[in-house]
Amino acid sequence: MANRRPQVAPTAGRRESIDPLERAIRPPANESPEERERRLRAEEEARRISHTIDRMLREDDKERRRKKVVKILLLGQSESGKSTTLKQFQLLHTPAAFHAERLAWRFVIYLNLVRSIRRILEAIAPEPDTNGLDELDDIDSNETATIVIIGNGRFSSSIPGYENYCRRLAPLFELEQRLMRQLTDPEEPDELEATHLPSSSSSHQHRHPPKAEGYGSFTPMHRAPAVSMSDPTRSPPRITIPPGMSSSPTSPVATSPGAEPTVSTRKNWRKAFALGRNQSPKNAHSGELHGWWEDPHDPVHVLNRCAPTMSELWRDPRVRQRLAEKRIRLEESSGFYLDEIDRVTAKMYFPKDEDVLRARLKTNGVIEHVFSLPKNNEYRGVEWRIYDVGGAQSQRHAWAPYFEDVNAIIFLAPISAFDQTLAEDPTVNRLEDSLMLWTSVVSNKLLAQVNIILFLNKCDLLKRKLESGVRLSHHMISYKDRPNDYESIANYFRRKFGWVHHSYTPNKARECYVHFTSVTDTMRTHVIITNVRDIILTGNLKSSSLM
Ligand SMILES: Nc1nc2c(ncn2[C@@H]2O[C@H](COP(=O)(O)OP(=O)(O)OP(=O)(O)O)[C@@H](O)[C@H]2O)c(=O)[nH]1
Ligand SMILES: [Mg+2]
Repeated sequence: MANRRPQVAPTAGRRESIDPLERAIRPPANESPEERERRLRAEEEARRISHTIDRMLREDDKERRRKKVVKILLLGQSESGKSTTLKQFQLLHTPAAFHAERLAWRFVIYLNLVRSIRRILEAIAPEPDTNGLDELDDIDSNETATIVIIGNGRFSSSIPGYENYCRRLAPLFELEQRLMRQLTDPEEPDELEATHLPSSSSSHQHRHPPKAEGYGSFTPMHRAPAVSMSDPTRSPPRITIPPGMSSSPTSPVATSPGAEPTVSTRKNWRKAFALGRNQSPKNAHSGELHGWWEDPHDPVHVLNRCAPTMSELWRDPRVRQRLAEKRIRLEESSGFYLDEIDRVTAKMYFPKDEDVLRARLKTNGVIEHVFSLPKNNEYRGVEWRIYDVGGAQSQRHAWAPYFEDVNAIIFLAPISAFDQTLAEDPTVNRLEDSLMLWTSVVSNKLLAQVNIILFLNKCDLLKRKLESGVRLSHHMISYKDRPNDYESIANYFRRKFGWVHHSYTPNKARECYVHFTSVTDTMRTHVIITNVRDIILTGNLKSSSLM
């Protein structure tokens, strides 16, 4: 075999015994005392810097090894407040990213407002004369944005000026179609796309759930064990389902098939809205875009022109009366902006944090949000992954794969919804559905070691609903003649959900942490989130030696 070692050329004369580097850094032979002192000082400084770098590298290495992941899953029915809770996590931990997205939410807010106007027009539409029903079969109920005026006196109890309102507000529904088209990616299957603002670099979306061998599909909620307050063997409490509030099939404003528009978004839906297409200059101080109001195609112009009619409609006492008669409470859905029409439709409208928290965009699929705590926090080094799932019935099959390795579940139950039905199934009472879901989650053996935190949510709406005279016992017979005040009812729900956990949990040692929440309330929710974070870290993580 050939010898591959490099051949060293023999040096002429004396053999060099010092290696070249040593020779290069050797002090000069004729060094003066001052030069020597300078050199020694420089060497000392170099040594100090080298030690500092070594120490930093060692700490960095330790930090990387210490880095652990905490996974939190947000569960609950559709509109329970999961995405709003996720927004609060973002606002608390990555406020810069949250603020950077505010402008894109403007379009969702516009859609929400237009949707509320549509619901009002549906509600005040003349009721059909049953004799004319046959002729109405021609109306395409899938048409989402066309206003179909059907006159000829076939309707009764019309609100005066109804047709006039429809005509003046018609541009809004063209705008609605346009915004929906921009939000929807025609190449993406609707069910797989998350209808949520894609977040900053710290977050990303999962189109496909992670594989979780052996998990199978999540227990169908309606086959959950029976629920009862006092006796586990008894059947679930009877909850009367109020008549559906869906609009009349003969409504002059033709509606989409669902109770709310299902809007799918592109991966980067800010791009879909082409912010900056109009070459809007950036603000020199904040770096934020401004000047969109100078773009004649910006949706704000249509809204701005329709604003006086929208306000007139919303303030019309006959309209309010009709909404009350039909038990339509727009504040429970996207009605929040109706009280703020002038502000929201102003040409230079810039959404506030609160506006973004109120913006409703249904989640399809699962959203993952990742963040770390700041360096000065005692729990730094832990990476947090929060998963926000779609809560509609058709979305729940996607939950189970995320049960693997989850450290905590935050379950949201909107307790104000005791008199409402599911948008996707008007035969199912929302509270009953929440209880069924809760039972399925707490009884799940795969989740036996997982921390469970219950948010009894929408307490602000519950208070308002009770103050307006709605009685729980009319919708939940088991409540009987107990007091109808907020304290009594909130505590009743706490006991009920608590009892379900106590009765069905496979892990009797597990504590269930319950919070009364209104997750649109930033200050209170941030206190609760911090508290939840500590519970997860001190309880769960200690036991799994993550700390
Ligand atoms: N007033 C009030 N509104 C709330 C509260 N929690 C959520 N909302 C509003 O209810 C609507 C629905 O909330 P989301 O967070 O989108 O509901 P979700 O659970 O993510 O629903 P899906 O994505 O369909 O599963 C939004 O407009 C929220 O602003 C609350 O505590 N009080
Ligand atoms: Mg959501």
